[in-house]
Amino acid sequence: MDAVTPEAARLAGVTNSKPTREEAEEAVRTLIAWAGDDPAREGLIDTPKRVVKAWSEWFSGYEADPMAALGKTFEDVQGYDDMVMLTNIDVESHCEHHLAPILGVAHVAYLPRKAVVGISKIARVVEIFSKRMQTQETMTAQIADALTEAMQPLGVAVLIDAKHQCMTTRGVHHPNVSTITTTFTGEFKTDPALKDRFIRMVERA
Ligand SMILES: Nc1nc2c(ncn2[C@@H]2O[C@H](COP(=O)(O)OP(=O)(O)OP(=O)(O)O)[C@@H](O)[C@H]2O)c(=O)[nH]1
Ligand SMILES: [Zn+2]
Repeated sequence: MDAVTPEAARLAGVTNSKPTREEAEEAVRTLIAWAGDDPAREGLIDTPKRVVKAWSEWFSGYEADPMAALGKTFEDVQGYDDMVMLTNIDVESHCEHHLAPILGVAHVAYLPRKAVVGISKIARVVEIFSKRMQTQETMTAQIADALTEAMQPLGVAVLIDAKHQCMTTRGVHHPNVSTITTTFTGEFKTDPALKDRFIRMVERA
C-alpha cells in the first residue's frame, strides 16, 4: 500500500500523505507491548513486518477503483434481457468499529437495460469494497451503486450474509449470529415477483 489513490483519499476524507511503512510497523510494536508482550522477543521480532504486509492485503480495496473494474461493458448479448445473478461471492472484510473480520457471502443480481459486464468483474467489485474498513450496510449499498453507475441497469439486488467476529468472538459473544443486509433498486424494488425470484435463488444457493 504505497500510494493513496484519489478514490481512497476521497473515501477516507484525507488529502495528506499516509504514514510510512516503518511508522506502521512501530504502531504494531506499540500494540504488542500494550497487549502485554515483548515486541523484541524472538518470536515477535518480525511480526510488525508481517502485520503490515497482511494489512496491505486486507485493505487492498483502497488502492483499487471499482469503476475501472467495471469499465468494460458488452451490449452484444443476442437480446438477453433477464436477470443475471452471481451467488456465494466470498466476502472477507473488516468492521470499521473494531477492525475485526466480517466473513460471509454476497449474492448479486441485476436486470440489464442494454449493457452487461464480465461476470468476474462483479466478484471484483465485491472484493474491492470488502477489502476496506466497512459496515455491512455501506458495503451492500456501495456494490449496488457501482453496478448502477457502470451499467444503468433496470435494477440491482445485493444481499450480504455475514458473521462479524466483533460479535462472535468478543463483546456480546453470540457465535451463531449472522447479519443479513439487502439493497434493492429499480425493478427489484417495484416488482415483488422479481424480488421473490432473487430471494428464492438465494435460498437455493
Ligand atoms: N450496523 C452495523 N453495526 C456494526 C457493524 N459491524 C460492527 N457493528 C456494531 O458496531 C457497534 C459499535 O458499538 P460500540 O458500543 O461503539 O462499541 P463496543 O463497546 O465495542 O460494543 P460491543 O460490540 O457491543 O461490545 C456494535 O454494536 C457492533 O456490533 C456493521 O457492519 N453494521
Ligand atoms: Zn465490529
